[in-house]
Amino acid sequence: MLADPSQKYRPFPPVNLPDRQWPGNVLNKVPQWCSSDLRDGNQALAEPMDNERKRLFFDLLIRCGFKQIEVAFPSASQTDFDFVRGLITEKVIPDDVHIQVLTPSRPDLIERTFESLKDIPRAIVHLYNATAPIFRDVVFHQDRAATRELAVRGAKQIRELCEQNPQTQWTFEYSPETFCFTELDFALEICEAVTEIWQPDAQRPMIINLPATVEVSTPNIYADQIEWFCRHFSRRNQVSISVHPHNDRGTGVACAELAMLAGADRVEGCLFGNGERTGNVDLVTLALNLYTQGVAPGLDFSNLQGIVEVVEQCNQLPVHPRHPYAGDLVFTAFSGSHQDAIKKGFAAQNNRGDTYWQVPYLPLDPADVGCSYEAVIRVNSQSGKSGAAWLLEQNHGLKLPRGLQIEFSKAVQRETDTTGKEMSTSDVWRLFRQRYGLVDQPQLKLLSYDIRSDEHNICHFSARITHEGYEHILSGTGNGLLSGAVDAFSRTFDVQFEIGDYHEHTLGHQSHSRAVAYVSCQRKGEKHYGVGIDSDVSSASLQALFNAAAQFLG
Ligand SMILES: CC(=O)SCCNC(=O)CCNC(=O)[C@H](O)C(C)(C)COP(=O)(O)OP(=O)(O)OC[C@H]1O[C@@H](n2cnc3c(N)ncnc32)[C@H](O)[C@@H]1OP(=O)(O)O
Ligand SMILES: CC(C)C(=O)C(=O)O
Repeated sequence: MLADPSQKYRPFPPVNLPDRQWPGNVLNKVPQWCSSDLRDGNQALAEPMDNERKRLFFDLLIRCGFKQIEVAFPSASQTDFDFVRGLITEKVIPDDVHIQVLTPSRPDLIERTFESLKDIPRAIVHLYNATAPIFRDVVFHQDRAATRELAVRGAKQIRELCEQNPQTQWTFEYSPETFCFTELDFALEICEAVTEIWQPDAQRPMIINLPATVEVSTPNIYADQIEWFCRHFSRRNQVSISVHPHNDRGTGVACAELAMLAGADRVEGCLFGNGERTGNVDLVTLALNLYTQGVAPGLDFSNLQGIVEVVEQCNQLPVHPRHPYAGDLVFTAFSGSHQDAIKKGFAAQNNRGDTYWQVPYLPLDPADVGCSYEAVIRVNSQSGKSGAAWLLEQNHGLKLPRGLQIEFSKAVQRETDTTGKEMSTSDVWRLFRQRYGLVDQPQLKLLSYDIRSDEHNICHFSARITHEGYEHILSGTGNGLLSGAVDAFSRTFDVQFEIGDYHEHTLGHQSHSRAVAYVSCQRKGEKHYGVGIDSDVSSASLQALFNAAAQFLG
């Protein structure tokens, strides 16, 4: 890299719009969405989609609720041409859906485009030509007048062809390609000239699409350009203003959002941001960003993982694990303090009793896009006490007391530090069962017990247990079940200890469900936990006690 890049790269000049309005506006309106997956997305693929993949994608877009779909550049290839023909002849375009096709301003290519659209009930014909100085100079060798003339010629030809096919309800779209680095006055001039040809009204809808063909400035400048254009365009109320951001600076979504604030009515983009170079603006992110502000986006992403699978299959490109909303890892916390906040957040959410979603670190309820809560927390060496506790609660219904959470997290930490790997839910469950005695043959297994009170209210406890393969009868006294059991254990094994914590709860809501008990035992600075699960809460408590106390026996 250069020590002084200013000798090679120039900053983009700001727009002179001191009374700009967009910063004070609020995003509360849904734009018209147009998917360009089958055109701009498709032209960016190493292997463009064949008819079958295109149809799969088209059906997906319909299911998601898109009403405008740019399906092809019909004059580019036989595949694209045939795809459009297939949609029309097989009558698979729903009545409320407009398909859109792109054409350059070349007479032969416009002719071919119209051939592809024969007999279609309604369609958007999208004409483009690049307008920026570098394109005029280097690519087209044209001055402003010739560039305008190229657009006007194309618009005239399209108007004539539309008039020759009055059975179709036509919408005309014009894009001054490279708008974002075209002089604003020239972009305005060329759009006015093209609009003059088309003469839009309610019966002859028109879209002016102002693309950020290559993203070259900060999103506020794009917003200024859009607001400037909307304020200066003479027929603002007769056209839809559309934006088509790319993502070269990584701010395609921000560009689209600020452009909507600045007056755009419509957005063209692709699912998960596929498209030329760094991609087109991601329509899924845009729609779900609106959704998380309480605005129904008019697109249905309830089964987002299913959508990802189809898009990956069609594009033959992966969706990144950290892709907003859709990536495999975007609802997952590995780190301890995040897990702690999320676990507390879910508990508070369940108790709050209102409908509003407020869970730390999760801007969207994963369930709204069809994801389970399973992956919300995953455990590795960066995790804290809440991580493993969450997994045990979610998967096994255990609500560990705080002391046990802390104790168990140290065991988890030792294991993850040793392996350097993530612990799966089943790894965590295995470690927990081994450590706290939830195994078929714990060191000390309760077989049966008996408890009676005498006339002095003293409890006489006895139990049959196995220890190291031998059966023993334990007996002792106390003022309750557990103190009797502690006494019996101490007499049999000659170990003195006290009970620290005791907690129990049922596992599940039905009366026949099992109970879980958590007991800690301590002596001389040594403390151990045991856990017991049984349909009888007293048996669960006794087994938990024996599982804890057995650890004093080594
Ligand atoms: C930003 C965008 O996404 S724009 C859409 C881009 N998409 C595509 O290009 C995909 C489909 N394109 C194609 O298959 C081919 O480019 C075709 C079939 C359209 C044309 O192919 P070719 O005839 O071989 O032309 P080629 O693409 O090499 O060159 C473009 C020519 O058209 C001219 N041209 C480029 N854009 C336009 C336009 N919008 N209107 C009129 N002419 C144009 C160029 O100046 C160049 O002219 P020149 O050969 O006289 O210098
Ligand atoms: C044709 C236009 C809209 C385009 O794809 C772009 O500018 O990126």
